[in-house]
Amino acid sequence: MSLSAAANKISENDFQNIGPAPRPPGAAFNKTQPITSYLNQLDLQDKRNEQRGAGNGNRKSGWVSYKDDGILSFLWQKRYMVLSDSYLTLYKNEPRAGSDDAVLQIPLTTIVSVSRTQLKQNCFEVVRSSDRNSSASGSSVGSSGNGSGGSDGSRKTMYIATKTEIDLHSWLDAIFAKCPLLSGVSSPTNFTHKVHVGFDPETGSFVGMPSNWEKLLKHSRITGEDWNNNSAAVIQVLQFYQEYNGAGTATASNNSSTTSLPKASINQGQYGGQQSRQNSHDMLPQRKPPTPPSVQHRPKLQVSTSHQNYQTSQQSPYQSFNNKYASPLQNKPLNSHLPSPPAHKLPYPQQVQGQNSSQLKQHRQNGYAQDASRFKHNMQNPYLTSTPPSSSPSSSKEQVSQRHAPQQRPPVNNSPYSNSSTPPPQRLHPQRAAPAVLKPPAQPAPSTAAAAAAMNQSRPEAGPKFLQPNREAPKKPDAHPKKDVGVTKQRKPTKPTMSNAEIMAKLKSVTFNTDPTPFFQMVEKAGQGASGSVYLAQRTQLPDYGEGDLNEQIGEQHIGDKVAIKQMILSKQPRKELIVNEILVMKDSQHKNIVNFLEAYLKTEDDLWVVMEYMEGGSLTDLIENSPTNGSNHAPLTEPQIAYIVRETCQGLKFLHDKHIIHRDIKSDNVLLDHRARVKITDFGFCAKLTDKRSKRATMVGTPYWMAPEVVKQREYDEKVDVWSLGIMTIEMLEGEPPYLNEDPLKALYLIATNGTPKLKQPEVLSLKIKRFLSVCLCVDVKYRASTEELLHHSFFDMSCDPRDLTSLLEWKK
Ligand SMILES: Nc1ncnc2c1ncn2[C@@H]1O[C@H](COP(=O)(O)OP(=O)(O)OP(=O)(O)O)[C@@H](O)[C@H]1O
Repeated sequence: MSLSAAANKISENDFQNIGPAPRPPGAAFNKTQPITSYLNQLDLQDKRNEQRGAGNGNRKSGWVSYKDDGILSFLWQKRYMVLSDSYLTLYKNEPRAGSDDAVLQIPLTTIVSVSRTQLKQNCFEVVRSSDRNSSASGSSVGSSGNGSGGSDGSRKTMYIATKTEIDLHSWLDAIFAKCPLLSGVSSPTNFTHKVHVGFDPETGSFVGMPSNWEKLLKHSRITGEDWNNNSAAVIQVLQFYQEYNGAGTATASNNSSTTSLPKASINQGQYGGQQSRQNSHDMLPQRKPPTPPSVQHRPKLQVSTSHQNYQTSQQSPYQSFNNKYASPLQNKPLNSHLPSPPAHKLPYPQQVQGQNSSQLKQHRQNGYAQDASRFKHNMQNPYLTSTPPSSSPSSSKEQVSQRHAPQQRPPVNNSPYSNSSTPPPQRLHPQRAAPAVLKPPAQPAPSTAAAAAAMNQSRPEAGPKFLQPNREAPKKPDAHPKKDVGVTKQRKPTKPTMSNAEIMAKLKSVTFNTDPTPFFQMVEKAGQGASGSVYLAQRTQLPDYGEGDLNEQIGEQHIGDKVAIKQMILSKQPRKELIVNEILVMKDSQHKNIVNFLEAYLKTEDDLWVVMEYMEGGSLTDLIENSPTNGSNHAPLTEPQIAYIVRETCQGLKFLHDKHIIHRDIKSDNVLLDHRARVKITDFGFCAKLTDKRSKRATMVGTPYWMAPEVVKQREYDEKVDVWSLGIMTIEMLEGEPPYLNEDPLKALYLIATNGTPKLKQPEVLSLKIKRFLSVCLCVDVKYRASTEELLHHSFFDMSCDPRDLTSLLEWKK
């Protein structure tokens, strides 16, 4: 098959739908108030019913607020409750003659306990036995009664809140009077029952939640305070996190894969010196020992909202682009009193004295204690204000985090980080090497056994499900039928937009159907991705493919050229369409800042080789982690080096954006450098094409730590999500890692959604230019976030160094 057939420009149709857009959360869900406040909006009580007596043989009825403990039942719902002689029934509306919209009907014979609870004001719980063989012939109506409840075993609990205390007593008395399994005398109602809304600070755990969510929350270190601050955001991130990753899939992420080189010959002689590095690459991408944590005082940078940043501006966002962020400093030049750090060594207090690399590694793996309360919203400018941290950690709300306090780290006095003597509990931690990538639900891969056998070589095993940065199929959404409770919008399972056959046909149209083994000599493994391994190879032959585009492409290649070959086993790809995506984008994106696609081969129906230009320098992540200054008190890269790399990346992005393509996974892992420090973007599997008809996207893809808030919040988004990620990548070069990396991905999502612009660790050592630059990249309000076009005019890029000034950073490869 000739490539010529596939040489057409990319059209929208070439982009596979990699998942349905999540429906935006409902209006109630968008509210960022504690769950308790929803109740206050309800008219809880039909006043008329307050007058009715209890246990007098009459029906008692009235409006209440209701919640059961079934899955996804987080919100209180307004219900009309009727207590008759035989049933306690909840209706959506006040029942009228002939109408019956009961949502739950509980035979009184099944009610085993009724007691007051402090779940919320004027609240009581009704526990019923769901054992159909019990004395009662239970009959439930609606979803709440069909087993979705999460109570232990055969018991289900529902919560009822009334508007007034008097009404509460009246209901309790009435129910007690009518339920045969109760004593007929109500329990005392004026005691304190320690049950808390959503989060029990005593046990440190969430209550009343589905256990899988509770587990996720526990691992994520989302705290009760987070919950109280923004319960809606917690539910929101839980919801889509579960949808994309599957609940309860959290596992340690440190698996290695066992990948052997392909059968093609390996020139050990020439490249033997690389063997040890190659071995290290045989693992799933593991990053280096962690950035040494700081235990120094950190200036606290205030988080802002973009609204505040711009509200005084009379100019259009980019008329004022260059001075907008200057104004606060003009009033108060924060850094003017500070000596300018030498450009090549920005001081960063990241070193823990005496911490060796294994400790650091352990530190990375064990994670960090943290206090989510440190992330306080306020209305200061994000990167232009530098407020020294409070030296007193006494206020829990103001307390500086222990993010960089490893469990084994000896206590360091004189530090706001050192006051915790309690080691944080063990939990799952994101690995820098393998940040969780949230990608849309995927079809399960077909059986791989036959294909693997045919390959006659070992292949990377599926990595851990939770944190693998890959295209592995996330777990299917919870099989439980979800109730729409006005909060959660259920995502329908993804329907593949193309059949396997169609995908294969598309793939064949952009690849050669021939065995490329004779054309290349495999040299060494260059890297391991989730979808396959990348090898350094040398061209040994220039095949004659006949007429067509191929000759054009091959014509530019020479025997002896180094190339990168990414090998993928198709049957192991849960999302083959992503690979088609990647090839199509790369083919049509010949640009100096985009990794050049050369050709692709479908060696067998199952074995795909994608040939690209070889980027000797490795990824920007490698560069950061191997920087001589990483782990010291200095930023891994200097500002001029950063300016150069970001400018080059931005050029590549602008090229894509001009074609209305969003990359959607910009991060240091996806920026590669060659031996001359040329900078190129790679990994186009998650690109999306915007069109006139579809100028926005909503599918959540990417890697949590780099995700823009609008993606996390499941709002519609456009190319500017890449600009946000570019800003986060800039922080990686300054601080060694993206914000919240040491947080569980779920918590990171929560923090992105609620904190907005992240804080810098040490803004006072940074130039005004880079802070301005970050401000316009990391602007929560997309309107005011810069486009790539605008960024390219930013004065930050004036300080870009010559690429030769990066060669020292590439030394580690040699
Ligand atoms: N063109 C290239 N030249 C040199 N090394 C490369 C090239 N492409 C990838 N690599 C190396 O291989 C590693 C894996 O690349 P790959 O694109 O497969 O990773 P990934 O994005 O993590 O996975 P995937 O795309 O399969 O989800 C990279 O981190 C990089 O070190």
